[in-house]
Amino acid sequence: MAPRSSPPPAAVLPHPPLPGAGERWALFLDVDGSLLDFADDPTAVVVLPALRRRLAGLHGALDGALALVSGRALADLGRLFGDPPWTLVGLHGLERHDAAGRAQAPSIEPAQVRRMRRETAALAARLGEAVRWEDKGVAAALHCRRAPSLLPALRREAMALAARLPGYELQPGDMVMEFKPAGMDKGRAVAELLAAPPFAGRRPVYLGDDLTDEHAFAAVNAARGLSVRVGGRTPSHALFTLPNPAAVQAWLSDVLDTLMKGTPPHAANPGGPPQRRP
Ligand SMILES: O=P(O)(O)OC[C@H]1O[C@H](O[C@H]2O[C@H](CO)[C@@H](O)[C@H](O)[C@H]2O)[C@H](O)[C@@H](O)[C@@H]1O
Repeated sequence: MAPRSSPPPAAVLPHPPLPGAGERWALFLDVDGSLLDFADDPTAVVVLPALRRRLAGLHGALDGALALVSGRALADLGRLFGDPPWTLVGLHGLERHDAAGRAQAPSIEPAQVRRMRRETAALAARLGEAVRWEDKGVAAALHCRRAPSLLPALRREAMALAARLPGYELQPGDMVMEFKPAGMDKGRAVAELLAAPPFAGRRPVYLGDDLTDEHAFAAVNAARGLSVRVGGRTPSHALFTLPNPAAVQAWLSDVLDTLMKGTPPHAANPGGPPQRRP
């Protein structure tokens, strides 16, 4: 699904700032292409222990105001990140598991799901074995990273199929066309999270690399937050940029250091539970 408004023309974007003194951030992080480097297969991505430790540190330093906001299914996110205590948003906003353990799932007719699964799997088979069908339960993704030349055909066929599937909409992404239940996007998910603890009253900061993240950039800009595009995709609503996941990790490390400067040494425990700063 395309973002609701057109992004401004391409511009040279600055590096994002670090938190100012006394500034309270709510941090929202996209996963693939932002926190993690791409791999040919969705199951082949690697989450290094250093990244898990850094996220745990940020979760503590931000008093719990950390969320991963992904197109992956929630179960997949839990597997990759080891069932973390922070908020997880899956399927582009349709699935949610918050810090208090509350879960949210999409409601869609089982018959519509069965039809979507059957027809998307058949489309993948028709396009050849280089196209990978990713099973995401009520959603499905057709990937062509192993054969990028198939993208135009995949896009054309996926658009035609989506027009025939009730209850579903198409979410284009990086070498992928996804079918997801209609009516939700990452921008709405972020806006809803910002209305309640631990995110409410904080300045939203969102990092993402793909078309699906544009909804969240627009929502965060409307809330006077920081929108950070990872990579060079244009046009974009983002106001800042970082070149790649390695730069994201370095910047997150600086954010954590900056937040911890106000923390007494006994509370500087990156793997520990959330600690309130004085
Ligand atoms: O919102 P995200 O966290 O960025 O998730 C978007 C999709 O990411 C995954 O696909 C992408 O990463 C794969 C692994 O690197 C890569 O093979 C694929 O080409 C990319 O599109 C994931 O598999 C999807 O389910 C997510 O929706």
